[in-house]
Amino acid sequence: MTTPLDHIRNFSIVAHIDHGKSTLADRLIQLTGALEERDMKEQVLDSMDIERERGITIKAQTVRLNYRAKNGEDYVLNLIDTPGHVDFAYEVSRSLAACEGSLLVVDASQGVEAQTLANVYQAIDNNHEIVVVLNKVDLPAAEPERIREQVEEVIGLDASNAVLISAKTGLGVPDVLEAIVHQLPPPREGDINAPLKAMLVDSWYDAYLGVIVLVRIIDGVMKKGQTIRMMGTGAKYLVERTGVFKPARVNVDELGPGEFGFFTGSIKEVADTRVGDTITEDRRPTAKALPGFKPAQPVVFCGLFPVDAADFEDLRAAVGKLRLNDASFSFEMETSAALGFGFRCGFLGLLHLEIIQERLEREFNLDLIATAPSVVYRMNLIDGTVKELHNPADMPDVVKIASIEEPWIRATILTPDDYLGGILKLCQDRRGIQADLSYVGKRAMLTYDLPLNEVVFDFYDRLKSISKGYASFDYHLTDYREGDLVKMSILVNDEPVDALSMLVHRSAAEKRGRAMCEKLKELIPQHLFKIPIQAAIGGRIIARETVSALRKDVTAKCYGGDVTRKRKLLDKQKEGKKRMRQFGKVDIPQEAFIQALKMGD
Ligand SMILES: Nc1nc2c(ncn2[C@@H]2O[C@H](COP(=O)(O)OP(=O)(O)OP(=O)(O)O)[C@@H](O)[C@H]2O)c(=O)[nH]1
Repeated sequence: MTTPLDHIRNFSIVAHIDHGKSTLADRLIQLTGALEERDMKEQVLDSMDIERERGITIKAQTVRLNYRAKNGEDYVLNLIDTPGHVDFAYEVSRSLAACEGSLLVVDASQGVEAQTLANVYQAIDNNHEIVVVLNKVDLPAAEPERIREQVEEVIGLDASNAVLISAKTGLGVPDVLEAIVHQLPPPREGDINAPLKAMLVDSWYDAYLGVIVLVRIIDGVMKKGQTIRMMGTGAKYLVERTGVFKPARVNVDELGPGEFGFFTGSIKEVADTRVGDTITEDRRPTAKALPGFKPAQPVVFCGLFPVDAADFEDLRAAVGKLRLNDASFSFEMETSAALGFGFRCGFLGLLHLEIIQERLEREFNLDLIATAPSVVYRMNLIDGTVKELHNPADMPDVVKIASIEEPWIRATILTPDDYLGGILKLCQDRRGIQADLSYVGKRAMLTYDLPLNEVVFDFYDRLKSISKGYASFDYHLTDYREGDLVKMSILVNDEPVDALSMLVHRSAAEKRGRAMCEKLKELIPQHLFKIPIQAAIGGRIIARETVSALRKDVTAKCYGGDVTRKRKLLDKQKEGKKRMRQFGKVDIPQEAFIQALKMGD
């Protein structure tokens, strides 16, 4: 039996990172009895290990909660969890498009932050009703009244009904459930007798069930045995199972209008299911498809190569498997003179890159080398053609290039006043153009236009360290602008290491070249010979360092008969070697590739 529309509430929780979204979600799950106390692990929604360890939410999840309200009526509340990090803004937007309301969680000791703004504006764009939740009122530093005013002033939301809670202690959380029922609207449309019309919200690969597709039903019913059609791709599948997450997977007979749930069928790959597509019944299709979403565009690319060339096939299988689960991750084969066979991979941002690399290494047991991350440049060639450059190694001959354009972003940074000077300098050093500076209470709100190229490496780390972690940051891509960019090559022992070459602004080339050479000098171990490290633009050397020669060998101290000790040392050395890559005669450790790019200012 399906639930009547007016007893359904579909909502997401939007918040700045660490303001307590996952903790609140856990509480809501616990209060509605969806989980036994003993099953309640902290942050049940963050299911991947890496999410749990890093304390961030990557993939959007949903949970169905059954709630008996104070008025005695039974409601179905579908909580759609959204990721908080900027790299995953796309996942946020598609989750929001599938529901009618949001809880805006704001830390009552911190107030509005950059991602609070970015996320709540997205919710407003999606016509959401919004319940303001002021969290962490248990903290001595909490100032709910002040933050309530701030929410009204800065965001322009009515916060007079704001719910004051501590997600940690549970204080006030029951009021959140009542607010969901009374302040958020039920699904706006939905006709159970109309032809099936459902939105494909998400899909992922499950080792037992194959591809699981998360849907929001608009009209009609979805049930086992139906042949459904994806209106965008035209693909047809037989529905084998329908169900919901509570948060454990539970099968149900059918899904009706306004409901969230999943289905499985004989779908081979996540790529066959396009997020935002409209699903209908093949026999009795709906007349009009839903508007759909723009697919996520990778903005950062880098090469991933196995440390051991023999692992290439394993890497191929692993990236293929990951892609099954994450359609925003793209890859194509690449060969590098220095690194051999690997893949050029596209990511939504740096965090996404790190997470994928970590998953490949951890879940698939691979040793990888990641090359310098690069944004997508546009090359306007003299013959009038335009070429997109994902890899600095593929840069056309400079004489053929009329101009180069690079992507720019609009960044919003909120920071306590004390750190404003340092942050202005950072933005200025990164070729930023200030668009606005205003105040949110005692904090400065900076709006800057910046080249993405200057942000991908370590901007976020730098911002955090300058502001002791207090500044918050959010950005979106705006446009492409022409820039005076040059290709900088790095030579180790007189051989160019293509994996370390990058495009830089001419004005920053020398400084960056010097910093990279210095960093590499620290990272490349001594060898039996001297190793020059150079940075060059075209044929011109702009920086140089030298790793001096090593004299002793590791076993020199083990004279005499202690064979086991000798072997141990040699094994250890071999182990170390495994994580290195040979360039000509030089071993470069894996971490050098990323470390060399993270330099201080
Ligand atoms: N004192 C106090 N701490 C809280 C409260 N709610 C959450 N926290 C803590 O704040 C930190 C962040 O909470 P999370 O729930 O992980 O934050 P989040 O917004 O879900 O973060 P992401 O999922 O990474 O976006 C955790 O250490 C929580 O224990 C609260 O009401 N009071």
